[in-house]
Amino acid sequence: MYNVILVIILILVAVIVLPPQLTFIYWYWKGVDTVSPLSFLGYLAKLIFKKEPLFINLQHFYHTMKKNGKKFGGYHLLIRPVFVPTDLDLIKKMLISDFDHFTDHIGYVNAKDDPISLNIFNAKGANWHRIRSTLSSLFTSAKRKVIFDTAIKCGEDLKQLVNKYVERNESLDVKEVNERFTTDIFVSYGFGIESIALQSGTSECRKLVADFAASIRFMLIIFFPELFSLFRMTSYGKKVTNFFINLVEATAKYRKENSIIREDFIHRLLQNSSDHTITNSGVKEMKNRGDKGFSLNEMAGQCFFFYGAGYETSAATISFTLIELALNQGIQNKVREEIKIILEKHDGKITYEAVKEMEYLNNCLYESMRKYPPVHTNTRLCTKSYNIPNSNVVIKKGTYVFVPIYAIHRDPEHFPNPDTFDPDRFSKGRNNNREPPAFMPFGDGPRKCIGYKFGILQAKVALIVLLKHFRFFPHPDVDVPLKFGSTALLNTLNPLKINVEKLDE
Ligand code: HEM
Repeated sequence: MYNVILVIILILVAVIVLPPQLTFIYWYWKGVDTVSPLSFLGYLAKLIFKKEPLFINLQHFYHTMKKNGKKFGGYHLLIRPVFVPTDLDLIKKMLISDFDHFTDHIGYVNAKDDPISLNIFNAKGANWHRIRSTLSSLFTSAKRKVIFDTAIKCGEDLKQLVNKYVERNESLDVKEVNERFTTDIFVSYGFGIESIALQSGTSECRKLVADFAASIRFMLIIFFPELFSLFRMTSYGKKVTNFFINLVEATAKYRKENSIIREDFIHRLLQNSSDHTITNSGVKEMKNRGDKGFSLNEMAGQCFFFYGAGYETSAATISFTLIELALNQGIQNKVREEIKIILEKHDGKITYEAVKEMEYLNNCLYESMRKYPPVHTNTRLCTKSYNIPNSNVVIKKGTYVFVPIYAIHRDPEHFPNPDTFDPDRFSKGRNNNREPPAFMPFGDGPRKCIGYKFGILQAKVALIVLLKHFRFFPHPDVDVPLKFGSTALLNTLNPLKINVEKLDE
């Protein structure tokens, strides 16, 4: 019996107490400031018992480093050392001018056991470049107009749905409603499928991806990809994998058999696939393009990732903006007034040009992404050893890098009174003074979010439709300030409820 207790104690010591000591020593020898192993243990206790999200701990770490006058620090994830830059010039260098040292995201690729891991986010080096350059044409201004038309159509369904809540005298779960909206847009623009998430509340696509995103698996893949390699696990689960493979296969077959040409996301993939091509008369099989084109698994991987990356981030942005507008009625009135005046100039229609003119709406959206960046932590992998400028520190190839977006966005040095929602921070005169940019909700450099204009566009359409027809009020159940959970994307612990009232037309 005593032996068993002794073994348990030794295992606990090995798992809990030792890792922080090892990373502490690692950073100490490198001459990089870190925090004491005790703080890391304290953090572990908070993570487990108080459920403090990782990005909040990273925020404490960021301020500790800055208080000590450091431009970077050595953080850790259990036994893994993580380099955290805190200085904006250094971050800019790492993401932009010295990008060739940090070309990859942290991510796991296993073509054999995990087909949809072959997606753009996980892709490395030259392979990433091939995928990125093939798919960037999906977001040209001509394509954005198609996305805009789709968003307008879905905006009508969004209005109908919110109307139903008003008629039933029910409060809205804004995140849920907005995720249905962004799902319908992507599924329609991306896959050419009439999605009815807004009308019916169900979408297999959203359910599968949402279940995955909320799972512990999602965090594990990002932070410990080796575990998946070692045990040859499918990071995304069989259901998600099969869903996206079937989606691509069935769409290609249907379009081939019915000579359908529809210039959407799947079209672009098929156009560049290893065994298909598209002519004026439709999709054709083609046997000899070989490795240059996308395989079926790669196409499924892109569908999965683009949908996953786009629907939740954009819905979160719309939702956090609405919550702040509900809490700040003066700002809500001001943005609604702007929408009214500009739409009147455009015959009451929500046109692409009208949306571009709405400066204050833009500022509200930016301020919401500043205060609540949906991607709270950006990651990079050091792909070529890097000598930190003006120092003797060299970070080794293979080191993880975390860019603490949330901490930077809430840093009073860059954004005075950071907890105040103040859209005027982004008004032209004031915004121009901030160099280098501290605002980076979409990351930066060659690997910056490929869909950011799409994300902004759909968020603006949703906000215009909603603010034109409804007024929003805070719901008593919503925590103010908001409380966040330990999820890979910024998410509140409790549902984001909001009260709504219909405006006279
Ligand atoms: C408000 C909405 C959005 C936010 C805040 C957001 C944020 C981000 C961030 C922070 C990154 C990492 C960038 C970096 O590493 O520097 C990223 C990457 C990415 N995002 Fe977005 N995103 C949004 C919307 C979208 C949409 C609508 C799509 C597609 C339809 C999309 C597709 C992607 C893809 C494919 C990547 C990986 C790019 C690569 O590795 O080359 N995102 N996003």
